[in-house]
Amino acid sequence: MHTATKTATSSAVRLDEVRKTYGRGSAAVHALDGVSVELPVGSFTAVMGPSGSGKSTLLHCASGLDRPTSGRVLLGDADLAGLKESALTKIRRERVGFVFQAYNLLDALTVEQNIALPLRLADRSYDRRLIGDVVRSVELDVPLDRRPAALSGGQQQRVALARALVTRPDAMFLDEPTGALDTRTARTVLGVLRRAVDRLQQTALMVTHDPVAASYADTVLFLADGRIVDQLPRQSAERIAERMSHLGEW
Ligand SMILES: Nc1ncnc2c1ncn2[C@@H]1O[C@H](COP(=O)(O)OP(=O)(O)OP(=O)(O)O)[C@@H](O)[C@H]1O
Repeated sequence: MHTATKTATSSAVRLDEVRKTYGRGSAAVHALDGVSVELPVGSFTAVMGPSGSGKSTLLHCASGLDRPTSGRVLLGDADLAGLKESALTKIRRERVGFVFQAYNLLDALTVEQNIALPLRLADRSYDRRLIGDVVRSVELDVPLDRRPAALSGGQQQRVALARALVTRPDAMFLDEPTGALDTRTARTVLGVLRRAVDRLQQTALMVTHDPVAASYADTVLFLADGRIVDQLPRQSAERIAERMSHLGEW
């Protein structure tokens, strides 16, 4: 079982010189071109960059959804490079939480069953108190026996957040989590995410195009052509947008 207490000094995720190349020879695309980054436990990091800069590839390599061509990825104490597919699947299931733009909830299951799904897949026992805790942490106030389709977009994304947090993962990976929401709902969900990350001391890595979303993060990484070209500590949406608009000039 992985409910390890998290120490303030260790890193939850670490990438050393990660490269990911698609194709070969003159057709080769260097989606990641030597990325090194460390996410401290309890930190919230946003990744921004132009289309094709490698944001999704970074998220996929850091979370074990994909393997780098070279370099090292450490998730907690696990070195993902050396793992067989079955071990990697187990780690993704038990030690990583995912949230995508499309909420990816199962409508055949109730809200409670959706949230508990990662625990059931990991054969972990749980009680309603655990589910109640995570539901409160995402400030979700709906009957838990509802089907997801009966909920608003913002509520569905809170269910997805709860599902990602329920195992208390080493790291949570979010790909455009507010991309399908209107501006007001997006801000509410980002506030919920920020508070949940703080309360639970979770580590989160979020890919986004939206400077407002990135303004909720402790650190904003800027990618261009597969490299981290800059990073900023927590920043207003205006300053982040400004940096984005000058990305090619660095
Ligand atoms: N499976 C693949 N096969 C070949 N090339 C790929 C593959 N996946 C990504 N790429 C290429 O790698 C580069 C980085 O892609 P990636 O999807 O990581 O960028 P991104 O910053 O997430 O883009 P977007 O903001 O448009 O989602 C792009 O040039 C893309 O075309």
